[in-house]
Amino acid sequence: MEQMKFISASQVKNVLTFELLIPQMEKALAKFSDKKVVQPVRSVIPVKEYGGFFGLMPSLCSEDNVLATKLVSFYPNNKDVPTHNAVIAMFNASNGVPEVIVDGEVITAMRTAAVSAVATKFLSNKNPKVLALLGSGVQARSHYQALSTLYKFEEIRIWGRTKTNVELLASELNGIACQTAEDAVKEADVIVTVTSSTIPILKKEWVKPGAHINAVGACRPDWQEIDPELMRLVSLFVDSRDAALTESGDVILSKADIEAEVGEVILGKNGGRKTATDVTLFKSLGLAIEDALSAKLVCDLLSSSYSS
Ligand SMILES: NC(=O)C1=CN([C@@H]2O[C@H](COP(=O)(O)OP(=O)(O)OC[C@H]3O[C@@H](n4cnc5c(N)ncnc54)[C@H](O)[C@@H]3O)[C@@H](O)[C@H]2O)C=CC1
Ligand SMILES: O=C(O)C1=NCCCC1
Repeated sequence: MEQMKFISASQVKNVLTFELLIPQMEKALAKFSDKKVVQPVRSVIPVKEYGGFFGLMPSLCSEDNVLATKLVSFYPNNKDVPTHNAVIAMFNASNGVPEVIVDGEVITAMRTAAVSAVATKFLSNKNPKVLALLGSGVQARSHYQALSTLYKFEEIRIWGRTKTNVELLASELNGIACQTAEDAVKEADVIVTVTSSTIPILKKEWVKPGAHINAVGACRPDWQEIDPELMRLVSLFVDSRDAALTESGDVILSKADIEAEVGEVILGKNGGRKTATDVTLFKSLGLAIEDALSAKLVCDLLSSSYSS
């Protein structure tokens, strides 16, 4: 084997933009729902001693000649190192030879937010003005950046568990630090839940008619971020039906009906939002093909920057 190429987090950061990534994630979601992707539901090993999880996320998309797997760890209790760490191993789809390993930390942060931006584009009412972020970590920042690529928000309202983190993020984003989650979401057109909470943090009574919610945390079958009554009220969209019914405590425990995969909306197989007053909710779990196509985009951008 030749010496394996490695693409670092800073190389990813240097070339990847939301302008490029959002359309790529729209394609990834559509290909997934159009059955152009071979991808099992993620395998996850709990690392009980440390409250961590280790996930294996393989995918094949023959029409893009992409064969890859993300290996991701999620240790919500980490303090001095990131809570999510990952690598994406890319193989040559025609002969199975491993070619490159791409750092997955920045890709995980950016592709998750880019996917929520796509869901928001297809499901929210036009011209949302108030954005609420519940959570003040990595995904809160990347979601602000991705959504601000598509929309000019007049107000950013932020709530989180740790007051100092909320205040720091509010000052970075020129947003409003809220004392309660209710305060953050009650006027919001778009709500993003990006916490490591295992119990509901967003209640039905607080959400205004017509709002769109991107529910990004709670990736375990016994974890929830969303009040089950709210889950049953919303028009519910997911990235993958199989994953939602296997991994999402919000979906499984509430027994809420899934309206469609977002990919089906992109493909025109489902009409998405029905009325301006419906509350729509996108339950995101993260798809391996999002990582594979993001890593391919990074490799293509880097090789074109070397050759120019
Ligand atoms: N759907 C997807 O594709 C992905 C989902 N995620 C999930 O998104 C969530 C946020 O991830 P990151 O921002 O990277 O993590 P992070 O560790 O940077 O931030 C986590 C945030 O949750 C808050 N938090 C933790 N426990 C809480 C509790 N009990 N109640 C309220 N807030 C609490 C923390 O204070 C912090 O603001 C996590 O649940 C993570 O697993 C992450 C990557 C991909
Ligand atoms: O898709 C991912 O990557 C993740 N999803 C849920 C939480 C861990 C990382």
